[in-house]
Amino acid sequence: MTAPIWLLGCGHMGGALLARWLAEDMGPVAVIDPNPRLLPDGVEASAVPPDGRPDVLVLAVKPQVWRAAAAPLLAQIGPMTLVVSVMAGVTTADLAAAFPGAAIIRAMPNTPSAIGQGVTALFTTAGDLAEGAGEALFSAAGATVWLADEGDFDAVTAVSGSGPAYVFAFIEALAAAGVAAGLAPVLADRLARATVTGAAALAAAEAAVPAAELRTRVTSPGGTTAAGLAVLQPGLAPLVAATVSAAAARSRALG
Ligand SMILES: NC(=O)c1ccc[n+]([C@@H]2O[C@H](COP(=O)([O-])OP(=O)(O)OC[C@H]3O[C@@H](n4cnc5c(N)ncnc54)[C@H](O)[C@@H]3O)[C@@H](O)[C@H]2O)c1
Ligand code: PRO
Repeated sequence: MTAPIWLLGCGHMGGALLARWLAEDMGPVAVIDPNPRLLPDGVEASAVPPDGRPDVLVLAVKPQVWRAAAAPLLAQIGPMTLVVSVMAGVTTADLAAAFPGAAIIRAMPNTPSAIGQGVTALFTTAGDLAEGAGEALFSAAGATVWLADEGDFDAVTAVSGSGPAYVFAFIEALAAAGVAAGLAPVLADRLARATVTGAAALAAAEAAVPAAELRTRVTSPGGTTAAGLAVLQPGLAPLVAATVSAAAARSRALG
């Protein structure tokens, strides 16, 4: 008997989601990937699709290769299959054209999903049953947000899909600055990681408090933080705006 969920592409994103589905006993999952990058322990992958038909097909290959990757299993996908894409830029119209009659969900998760701390934006016009299935799949990996407008995906991808990379880049920069200020690299890395994770946890715990207020609570008038922010803040907002704009433009181009 075929597994109810097929995962096409088990790399950084597909592997993160698979880890959560296994942890939440949502399997069995058939993994289709000739060269899986992130296969959880005890799971096997196949280069070719299994026999039969899945209830759910999750597309987690790169947007540039999805049509070729999906070609071998197109005949096995029909109106009873829910097709879920996590691919940047690929629209539900593209997916509906490739999988005629199937229910389609478009989703944009992020890699903290691997530890159940992701956030996934979702969109479907396929109705309540599809929404329920999408909610179950992605709430296993963290928070979910349903979009009313598919057009929001480019900006969502640029903010929360790519966003973890911006935060990791900030950790790298903070640690490098610590080394430049005289700290040993191991100490600077430890301080930078713990500061970002601690600040993020505080922002989550104090969800009702604006981020600007949390910032003010660190900033003594005439103190060290004020001196640092006077350098950081004027450039930060335009830099982040340009960053998100470039990522959103790339999402549109991938589509
Ligand atoms: N990495 C992220 O943070 C992230 C976040 C949200 C969405 N996404 C989306 O997830 C998708 C995958 O991204 P990723 O970062 O996991 O990439 P990845 O390179 O880590 O994984 C892609 C996987 O696809 C496999 N693959 C390639 N050709 C295949 C084929 N013909 N058949 C089956 N599998 C094949 C590769 O072997 C690899 O394991 C992309 O569409 C991306 O837009 C990624
Ligand atoms: N990673 C994918 C990319 O960089 C999509 C969001 C995060 O294209």
